[in-house]
Amino acid sequence: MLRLAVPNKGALSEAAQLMLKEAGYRIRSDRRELVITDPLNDCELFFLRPRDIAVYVGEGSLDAGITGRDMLIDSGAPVEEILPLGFGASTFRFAAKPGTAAEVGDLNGLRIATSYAGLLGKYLADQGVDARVIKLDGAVETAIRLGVADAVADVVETGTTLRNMGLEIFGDPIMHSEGVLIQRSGADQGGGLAQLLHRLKGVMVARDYVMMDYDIRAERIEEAIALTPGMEGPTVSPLHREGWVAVRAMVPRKGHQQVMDALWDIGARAILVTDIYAARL
Ligand SMILES: Nc1ncnc2c1ncn2[C@@H]1O[C@H](COP(=O)(O)OP(=O)(O)OP(=O)(O)O)[C@@H](O)[C@H]1O
Ligand SMILES: O=P(O)(O)OC[C@H]1O[C@H](OP(=O)(O)OP(=O)(O)O)[C@H](O)[C@@H]1O
Ligand SMILES: [Mg+2]
Repeated sequence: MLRLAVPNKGALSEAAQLMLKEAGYRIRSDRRELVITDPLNDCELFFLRPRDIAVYVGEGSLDAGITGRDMLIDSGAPVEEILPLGFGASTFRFAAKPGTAAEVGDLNGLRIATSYAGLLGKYLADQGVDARVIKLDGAVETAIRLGVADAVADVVETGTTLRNMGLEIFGDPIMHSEGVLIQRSGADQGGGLAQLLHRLKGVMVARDYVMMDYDIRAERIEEAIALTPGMEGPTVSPLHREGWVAVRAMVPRKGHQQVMDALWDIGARAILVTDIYAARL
């Protein structure tokens, strides 16, 4: 049986559950359920704090989990990222009152508040910066206003929280994060985990691609294929119309309108785009 950890709250929780649902797994119907079984998929889902997930997986108590890349690094647990999931994107950055610092080197001797002390500590050591790390649980931006810290290192998504506190980002991004699937470092991928991986990749394909169908004169097929090469080559079938063929190909969702324009310009007609409900490649 596959034992999987899922964030029970926070920025990654909804998106992680939606993705599992689209991959055909059972999800909980009540926020107070902490463990559910999914007999159809021979799987047990554990709803845990995202910060704790790398710890459980690193201890080997659970086979896999969904968490943030930043939390994985912060935990220092013996876990590895096996699949980036394309949601929950954020950057981890320094910020302070304007004029405090322009780059990471200016942090020598200053106090930096963060809830990611492990991640920050590693980064400062790598950069050879000697600063004092003040570990807080959350809302770290307030620490500057209250005189507890000179700078913060925190998750930034839109930057609204920082702006509201009159703080400015400085220095290079410490890291780019997103939701990731993790396993214990070097562990064997059993059948259940291999199936989960395969299905999650399918969900991402279904989200990132559309199916495009169109008709075109047979003599323009090479130009058309150059525009819609598909995954392993498009399907080309005869049309019940002399000199025409029907083409079906997967096309990246991003930019598909431009592809439709270009197809139209080379004479394609009846160009139809449909969502992909599920995929397994
Ligand atoms: N706008 C956002 N705010 C916070 N975290 C975000 C955001 N967008 C994505 N994330 C990601 O979500 C994860 C943080 O999740 P969460 O907010 O549940 O943690 P937390 O803030 O430590 O928990 P809590 O709010 O319960 O203290 C990180 O991996 C982070 O990169
Ligand atoms: O760039 P933004 O879009 O403003 O998002 C980033 C903010 O969101 C997170 O806080 P969260 O709501 O998780 O509260 P917390 O600090 O108590 O964890 C994070 O710690 C930042 O404060
Ligand atoms: Mg939070």
